[in-house]
Amino acid sequence: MFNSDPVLSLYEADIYQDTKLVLGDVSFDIFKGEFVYLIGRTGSGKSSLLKTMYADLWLQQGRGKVAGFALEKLKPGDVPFLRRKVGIVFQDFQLFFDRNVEENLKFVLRATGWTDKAKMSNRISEVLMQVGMGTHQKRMPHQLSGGEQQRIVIARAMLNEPLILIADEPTGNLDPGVADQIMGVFKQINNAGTAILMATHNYDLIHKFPGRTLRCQDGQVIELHG
Ligand SMILES: Nc1ncnc2c1ncn2[C@@H]1O[C@H](COP(=O)(O)OP(=O)(O)OP(=O)(O)O)[C@@H](O)[C@H]1O
Repeated sequence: MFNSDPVLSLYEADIYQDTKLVLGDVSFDIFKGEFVYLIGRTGSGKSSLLKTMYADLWLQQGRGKVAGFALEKLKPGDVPFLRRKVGIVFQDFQLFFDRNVEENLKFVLRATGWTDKAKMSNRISEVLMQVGMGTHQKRMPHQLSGGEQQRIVIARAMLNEPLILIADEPTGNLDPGVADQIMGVFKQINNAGTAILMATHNYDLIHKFPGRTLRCQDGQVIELHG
């Protein structure tokens, strides 16, 4: 079915950290299948903006919609359901180090309501294949390189078939060559239809993999052209 509604939109939104206004009057849309970079200096508000999108910060002023959820009307009980439709990837890999890859992924499936063992097993195989880690199910996180761990984190974010992946500096802890490979994984996921919003300081990546770019600057979000 063709659906032209944005998967993520903000309209005249103010982004606060506590009582401090970080970004004011923010409006933009992201549509299905778009790849969007979010850039800006340290402290310019990138993480705060992303946190608002996955309801780690409440939207106090203006309107927002993410994967069909109206941010300004969101109740605490809605947050887990919003997060099922939004995959989140951070700079720090945040796997459980006391369990293997399969158990890490199964934990998320159980926590998001999956019960059928065969379906869980199939889905885990699918997402691991998607990130090129199909043979790594039984590995413990400490047996994986940083890049491999980040691939598992991306697989984990894909488990519930999110409409959009939100990534905050996902290559920040990786060597340049490995960062390129991780970008390749994001691009492949994006080509399959998942929108991506990625905060990054890595301008080399943007040059290598050009995309729509938003910049946090002087308390505003501006669209860069050309
Ligand atoms: N938990 C918090 N409480 C209060 N203020 C915060 C909090 N987190 C961030 N801030 C402030 O909000 C502003 C924006 O920070 P934010 O982390 O969103 O920037 P950023 O662009 O993501 O920076 P970086 O590139 O360093 O990650 C900064 O002035 C920061 O000091």
